[in-house]
Amino acid sequence: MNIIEVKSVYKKFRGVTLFEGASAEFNHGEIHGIIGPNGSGKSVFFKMICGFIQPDQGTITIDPTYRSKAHGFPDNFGIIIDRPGYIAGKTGFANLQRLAAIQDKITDEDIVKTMKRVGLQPEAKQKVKNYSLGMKQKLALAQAIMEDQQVLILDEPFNALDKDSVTSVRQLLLDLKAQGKTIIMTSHQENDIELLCDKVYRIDQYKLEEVERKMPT
Ligand SMILES: Nc1ncnc2c1ncn2[C@@H]1O[C@H](COP(=O)(O)OP(=O)(O)OP(=O)(O)O)[C@@H](O)[C@H]1O
Repeated sequence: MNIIEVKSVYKKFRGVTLFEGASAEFNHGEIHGIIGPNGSGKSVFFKMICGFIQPDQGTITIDPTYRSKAHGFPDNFGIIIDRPGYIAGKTGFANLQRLAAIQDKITDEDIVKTMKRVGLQPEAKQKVKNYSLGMKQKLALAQAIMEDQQVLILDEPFNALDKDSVTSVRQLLLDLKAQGKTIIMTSHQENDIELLCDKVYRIDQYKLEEVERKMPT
């Protein structure tokens, strides 16, 4: 089966319609893009996939391998939606340590490796309140991947990154895909979507329309 199947989903907030019969399928080991204008419902769609909010109608089915037996929510998902909350007075490393303690699956060494992988300095004494926007974005990416999460839900992962960081995070996402991870992401930059995604859906008329891809020449 597909890793995530969305069937005929409806969602509105206080009379504002976001989805009306939206369907989509997400495949194992591929990078998927969701595009659409501001306010079209991309973050809401991601929150529905993660089980944070419920559709009014329709179903979102997650491959049972990726559902927690204990609580039924998706398990093993790495998520960036909105700006994650951090403890401002602690370093990036200390923040990740606290988050890692929840599941107690990884070591300090794993955190160090992940921070370096996203371009942060694990030994830096700088507190998160003094981080730049781009550094906060890299920290968000680090928490999403540090436990070797198999499904990555990334809302605007390139936000606030400089040119070199965009290049290295693009490569990171391709490396994660090569390791078999499934990624669903948004970006307002067409290049990110064009270069990275195997499958793209556009939110159009409250539905998810698969975008026809140009074949490489
Ligand atoms: N919990 C909520 N209650 C009421 N309205 C909401 C809620 N969450 C989102 N909305 C509304 O749903 C609409 C879609 O929001 P969403 O954040 O999903 O858009 P988006 O496509 O991610 O936009 P952007 O490209 O600007 O990030 C917005 O009008 C937003 O105000």
